[in-house]
Amino acid sequence: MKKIEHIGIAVKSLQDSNEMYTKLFGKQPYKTEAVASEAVNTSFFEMGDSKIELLEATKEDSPIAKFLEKRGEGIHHIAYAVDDIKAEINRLKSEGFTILNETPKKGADNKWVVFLHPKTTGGVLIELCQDID
Ligand SMILES: CC[C@H](C(=O)O)C(=O)SCCNC(=O)CCNC(=O)[C@H](O)C(C)(C)COP(=O)(O)OP(=O)(O)OC[C@H]1O[C@@H](n2cnc3c(N)ncnc32)[C@H](O)[C@@H]1OP(=O)(O)O
Ligand SMILES: [Co+2]
Repeated sequence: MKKIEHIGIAVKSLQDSNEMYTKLFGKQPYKTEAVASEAVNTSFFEMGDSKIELLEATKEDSPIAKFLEKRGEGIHHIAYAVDDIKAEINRLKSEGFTILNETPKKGADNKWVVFLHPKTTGGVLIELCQDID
């Protein structure tokens, strides 16, 4: 794992949270993007060589909706950048981690992504991201 690619934060309203984080950071998000497969709308703020990703649910069965219902707004996941996501899947499986989607799926910001079950990572939802060439 090369670096923290982004920190994902679950929010109720992307518009309200974009406004708050724009005040907090003193800059606008560089993009907003819907990811229908995850039933989320996202926005991204650059933070050094990492990013803050805000996530709003677009459906009741979105993972973000379930998280908000259970825990309210807050840090949802940490994403790490990897060079070879398939090699990382195999390595992490051999280390005993549970991969939630063994086939990488298309995430936001032009990435292939996989997630590790928080039960096997000390209670922190982990996402791995590889740039889509
Ligand atoms: C891909 C687009 C974008 C990107 O960056 O490109 C994204 O990041 S999309 C982000 C949203 N998508 C996901 O999170 C996909 C992976 N997540 C899942 O598959 C589920 O949310 C899962 C399996 C983590 C939890 O599923 P669910 O909520 O249905 O089950 P439970 O509520 O029973 O949770 C099981 C267990 O895990 C704990 N939990 C749930 N969410 C989190 C979390 N975000 N961080 C830490 N722990 C979490 C939950 O509390 C349960 O533990 P327990 O001790 O039994 O309470
Ligand atoms: Co993410």
